[in-house]
Amino acid sequence: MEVTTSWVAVLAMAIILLAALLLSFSKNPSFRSHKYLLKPPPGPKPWPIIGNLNLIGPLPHQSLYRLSQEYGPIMQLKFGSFPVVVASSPTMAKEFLKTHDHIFASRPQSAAGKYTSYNHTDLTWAPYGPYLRQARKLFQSELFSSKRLESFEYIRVEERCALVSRLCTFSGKPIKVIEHLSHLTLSVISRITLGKNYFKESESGTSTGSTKLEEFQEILDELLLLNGVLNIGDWIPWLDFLDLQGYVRRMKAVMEKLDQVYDHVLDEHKARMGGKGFVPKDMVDLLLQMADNPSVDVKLTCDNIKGLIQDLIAGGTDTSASMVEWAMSELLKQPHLIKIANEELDRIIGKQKWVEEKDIPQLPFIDAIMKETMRKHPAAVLLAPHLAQEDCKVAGYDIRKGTRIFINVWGMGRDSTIWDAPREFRPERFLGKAIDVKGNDFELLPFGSGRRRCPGYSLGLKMISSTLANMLHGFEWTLPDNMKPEDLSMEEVYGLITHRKFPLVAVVKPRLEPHLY
Ligand code: HEM
Repeated sequence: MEVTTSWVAVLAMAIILLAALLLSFSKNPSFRSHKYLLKPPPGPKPWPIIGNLNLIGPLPHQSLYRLSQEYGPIMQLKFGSFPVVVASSPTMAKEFLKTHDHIFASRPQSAAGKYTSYNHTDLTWAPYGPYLRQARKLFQSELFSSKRLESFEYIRVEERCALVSRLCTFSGKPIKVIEHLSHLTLSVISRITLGKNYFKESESGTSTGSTKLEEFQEILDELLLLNGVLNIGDWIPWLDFLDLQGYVRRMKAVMEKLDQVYDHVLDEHKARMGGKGFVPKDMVDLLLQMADNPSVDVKLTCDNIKGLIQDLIAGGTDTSASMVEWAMSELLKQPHLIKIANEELDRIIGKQKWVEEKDIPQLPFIDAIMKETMRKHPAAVLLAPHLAQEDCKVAGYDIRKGTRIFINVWGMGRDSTIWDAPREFRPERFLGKAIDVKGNDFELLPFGSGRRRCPGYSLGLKMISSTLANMLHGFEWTLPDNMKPEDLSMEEVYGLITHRKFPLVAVVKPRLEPHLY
C-alpha cells in the first residue's frame, strides 16, 4: 500500500514538473527561436517548417507572422499533439476558405467548446454537419435577413441617442471610450436578441429581473477571454485532467452564471408565448418558434437555444465595440484624419442632424476608416480555428485529417507585398477601390469567408459604421492632459477578440446644436 502511494506521488511530481517545464518554455523567448524547429520530413513536397507549441508566446499572431515571413505563406507547426497549418497570404486563405472550404469548415473540439458552448452545440464551436448548416441557415434567413435587421433599426437609433446623451454629460472630462461603446453594443444586442435591455446600469438589477450591466460585461469579458486562451489540455490531451492553467475551472464558473441568465430569459419568453395571437418580437422568440417546428431536420434543444443566444450576445457585443475603439485610437494619433471625416460629414449630413444608416453609402471616408481599421486591427486576428475533416492536398502539401488551420488575417494586413506602407493607418488607400470586407476579397477578411464566415457581419457593419460616423459627427475628440498622439500606446492583448492593452481614454466636446443631444 505504502509502495503504491509513493509511486503515485512520484508520478504526480513528474507530471507537475513536466507541466511546469512546458509552461516555462512558453514564457522563455529563447525556446521560441528557430533552432528548435525540426527539419521538414521527406515527401513529395516537404513542409516549410515543423515547430512546437512553445513557439507561441502571448501574441501568437505576431509570432506566426514573423515565422511566415521566413518560411512562406503556408507552414506547418506542431502544437503539442496536433499539427497546425498557418495560412498567411490571400492565395492560401482562398485555398482553405473557398477552394477546399467543404473540407476545412469544421472546428476542433476544445474545453471552451465543451464547457462554455453547451458541449459544442452552439454555432461558433459546432462541428460541420447538419446541425450547423441548419443553425446557419436560421441565422441568415431569419435572424439577419435585411428585412429583420431593418425592423430593428429603431432600436439602434434609440440606443445611439442614449449614447450621445451619455457622452455629452461627460463633456470636457476624460472617458474610457470602450465602456461607453460596450454599453451601446450590449444594449442594442440585448434588445434585438432578448426583446429588452436585460442589462441595466446601477441599482436597477434585481435577483429575479435584469442583471447589472457592469457585472454582465465582466462575465462576458471572462467568457471571451476563456474562448481565446491557449489551453494546454486542448493541445496535450493527456494533461487535460490537470487543468494546469485553471481555465476549465473558470469556464465552469462563468457558465454557471450565464446559464442562470439564459434560463431566466427563456422562462420569460416561454410564458409570453403561451398567449393567443403570439407574434415573435425578438430573436429568442424566433428561436423558440423554430424549436417547436416539427418540420426542421435537426430538432433544436433547450441547450442549442441557449448556445445560440450566447453566440448572438458574445459575437455581437465586443467585436463592434472593439473595432470602434481601435478606429478612434488610430484617428486620435492622426487628428488631421478627424478633420477630413468632419468635412465629409458636415458637407453630406450637415450640422442640423445625426447620421442615419441610410446615409452611410454617401460617406466614403467613413467607410475607408472602417476598412483601414479592419485591415490593421481585425477583431479575430487568426479567425476562429478551422479543422480538416479529411486528408487533403493544398498547394501541393499534404494536410492530414484533424489538422488545425489558422488564417493569419492580422499578418496579411501587415504584409508589404499586399499593402503599401502597411504599418501606417491610411484610410485613403481604400478610396475609389472596390475592396469589400464580406469575404470576397481575400486580402481583407475581417469576417472570414465561406461556410464559417461570420453570420452577423451585416449587423456588425451597421453598428460600427453608424457609431463611428455619429461619434465623429457629434463630438470633437482630443487626448487627455495634453497627451501627445505619439504617446498613445497601440499594444494588443491576444484573444478570441484582440483588444487594446490599455483602454483608450479621450476627451469629448459636443460639436452640433445643443438641442440635438
Ligand atoms: C465587427 C463585428 C464582427 C466581426 C469583426 C466578426 C468577426 C467574426 C469572425 C472573424 C468570425 C470567424 C470566421 C471564421 O471562423 O472563419 C466570426 C464568426 C462568428 N460571428 Fe462574428 N463578427 C462580428 C459581428 C458579429 C455579430 C454582430 C454577430 C451576431 C450577433 C456575430 C456572430 C458570429 C458567430 C455566431 C460566428 C460563428 C460562425 C460559425 O462558426 O459558423 N458576429 N465573426
